[in-house]
Amino acid sequence: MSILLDSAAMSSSLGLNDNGDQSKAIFFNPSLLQKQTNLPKQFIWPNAQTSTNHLHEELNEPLVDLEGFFKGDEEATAQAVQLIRTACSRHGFFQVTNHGVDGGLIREAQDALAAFFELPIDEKLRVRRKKGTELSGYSGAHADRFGSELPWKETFSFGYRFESCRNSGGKPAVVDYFRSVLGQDFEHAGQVYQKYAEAMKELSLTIFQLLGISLGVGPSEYSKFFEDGGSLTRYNYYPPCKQASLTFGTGPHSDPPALTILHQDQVGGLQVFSDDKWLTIPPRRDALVINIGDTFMALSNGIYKSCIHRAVVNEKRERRTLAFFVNPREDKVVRAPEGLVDREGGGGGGCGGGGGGGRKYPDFKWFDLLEFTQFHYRADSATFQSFCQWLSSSKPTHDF
Ligand SMILES: C=C1C[C@]23C[C@H]1CC[C@H]2[C@]1(C)CCC[C@@](C)(C(=O)O)[C@H]1[C@@H]3C(=O)O
Ligand SMILES: O=C(O)CCC(=O)C(=O)O
Ligand SMILES: [Fe+2]
Repeated sequence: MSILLDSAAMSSSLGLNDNGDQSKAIFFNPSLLQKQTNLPKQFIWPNAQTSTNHLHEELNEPLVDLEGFFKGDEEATAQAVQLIRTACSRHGFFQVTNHGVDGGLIREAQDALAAFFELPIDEKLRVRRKKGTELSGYSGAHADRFGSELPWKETFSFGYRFESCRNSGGKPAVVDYFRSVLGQDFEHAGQVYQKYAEAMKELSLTIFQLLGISLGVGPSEYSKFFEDGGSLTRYNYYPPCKQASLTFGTGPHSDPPALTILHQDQVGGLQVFSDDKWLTIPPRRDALVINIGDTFMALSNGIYKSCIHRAVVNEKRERRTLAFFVNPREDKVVRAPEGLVDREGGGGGGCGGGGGGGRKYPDFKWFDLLEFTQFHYRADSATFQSFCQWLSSSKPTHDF
């Protein structure tokens, strides 16, 4: 148990109070554990081994080419809209090409934080995220938050507001965050992620226009709603794992925000649960993966699905993904447009939503859903239905 002793010593050397959380953050660190043959039981997910982790059936959806939309080509736009409508009615996932985000910037964004995850654990823990609704910073397997079913990943996250993308001093907020939190060595990374977040914001507003057209409520219904929204960029680093089939990089869940734009490297591992089976989302070099989150499922009155998905890990290869999560301004009321209230929802696909007429969900604010996932409920496959019950009972479902 030398690691435990080291971790206690490490905790005190870090000036961390040596409560269990901090020692766990060191002990249950995937980078440090990746050479171990036996996975600590905290990383074992009961239903992982029974799942068809290594299936190779792919989600067979055509790519959505955005070039025609950007050029104002009506026929190409109608084609893209139809593909989006079909995908979002079924499982909420589609891949976009000719999305307007520079390929070189994406490559830089994939590489710029790689060096961070190779830092010694004590340096990574100096920028660890704190419990609460501020999700920025480093996390190792969420070992300070959860006691079991730990995800085999390390993450680094930062926020970016769509309107005031400069901090109070007028500096670009992401550049300032990286400089102040990670220091001079990551100054360039801050500039890369500032540009990346700005490009992701523009793409997300384009996607909201297409979603509005596809639902028949018009291009600006959602894009205007999110103009003053916010986002969380999360870099997921999944080290190789000797017992990959016993754990998950990210366990089964739906995303609580409205929209996720994910870039994945060529290793593969993202799977979506659709029509009662797990299907792999194939990595495509020039594409970005888009998925609907719980908040947009509510804004579509359940016509579109926020689907359960997960990330499996690899015995031999590390995997890296960059997720951009979009949320409305924290205090805005999330409520589907009137025109969708008496529309028949699709139903099926195991992703919630669907059913007959009327409003399917209570009004809520993003801050409430975020608070729910950070203080009362670990986001999983049933987050949103639990949240709706919690809202009506206005007490936590369970703490973790
Ligand atoms: C609102 C959020 C909570 C999570 C980060 C954002 C959007 C995705 C959520 C998450 C990734 C879903 C899977 C479980 C989770 C705990 C994780 O693995 O990180 C979730 C995030 C979180 O609670 O930090
Ligand atoms: O890394 C992946 O492939 C998916 C991660 C994910 O679903 C998430 O972070 O919400
Ligand atoms: Fe997700």
